[in-house]
Amino acid sequence: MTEPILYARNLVKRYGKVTALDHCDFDLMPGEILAVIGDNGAGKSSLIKALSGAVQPDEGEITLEGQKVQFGSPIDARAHGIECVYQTLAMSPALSIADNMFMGRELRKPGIMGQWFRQLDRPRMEAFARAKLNELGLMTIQNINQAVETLSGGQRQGVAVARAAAFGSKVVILDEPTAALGVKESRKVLELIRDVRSRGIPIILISHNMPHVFEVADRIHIHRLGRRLAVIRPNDYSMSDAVAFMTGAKVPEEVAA
Ligand SMILES: Nc1ncnc2c1ncn2[C@@H]1O[C@H](COP(=O)(O)OP(=O)(O)OP(=O)(O)O)[C@@H](O)[C@H]1O
Repeated sequence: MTEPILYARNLVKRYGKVTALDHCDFDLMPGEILAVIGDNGAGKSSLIKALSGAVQPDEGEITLEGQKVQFGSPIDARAHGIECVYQTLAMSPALSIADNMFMGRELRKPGIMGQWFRQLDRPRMEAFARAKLNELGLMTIQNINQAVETLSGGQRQGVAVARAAAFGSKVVILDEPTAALGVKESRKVLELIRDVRSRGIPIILISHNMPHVFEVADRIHIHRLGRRLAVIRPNDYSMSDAVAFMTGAKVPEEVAA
């Protein structure tokens, strides 16, 4: 049996009297696109934050590739290979694509200029950024020195995903990547998601967009009232079934049994 790459059991997160995660389980298998769906306030963000180090759960355990982990911060989770691309992208609009790709991990010039004078190795950063965007078929972006604010929404999302895929990530988490995008741009981002999977990197996709979820997900984690209700395969159920499960109007057979 294949082991999950990212695994959590019994996660609990309380905010005062609100229990955002109520003994929640989670499994991400190698190389899969796992969608996470759930009603507003179901606790999806809390789950993703716990898995990516943005909040520390009060109870429960998380393992990455079979090793128990406790992330103190998103930087810590990132150092372990978990990259999270948030809906509100953590990008600096005025900086170039290359600068944005390297934010926080800039390459310095070799020797004394880099080590002591902190000078950036721009040619190396630009070549790397170009190569990564190229790999992901994002070379409609002409100029790597273009400011991110001049890119379209889809292109920005592309840069963020390329950044996540470029740094040896083990897991990429995408929070509502198509929410702010038009039809054409969403299409590109969905292609990109498949592309990242084809590189063997598993993806967690949080989305309210059922057609997008059903189009790309291998499995769908349905989150309800702070915990995992069920995991379904898109071929086994319709979109309206999924929505009914999410809202509690219906119960999946495997849960009812
Ligand atoms: N920082 C916080 N302080 C207090 N309560 C919080 C905090 N973060 C989340 N909650 C509460 O925890 C519950 C779960 O919220 P969460 O954001 O995880 O849900 P969600 O499924 O992501 O919702 P949405 O789809 O609306 O973004 C909600 O009742 C929310 O009000």
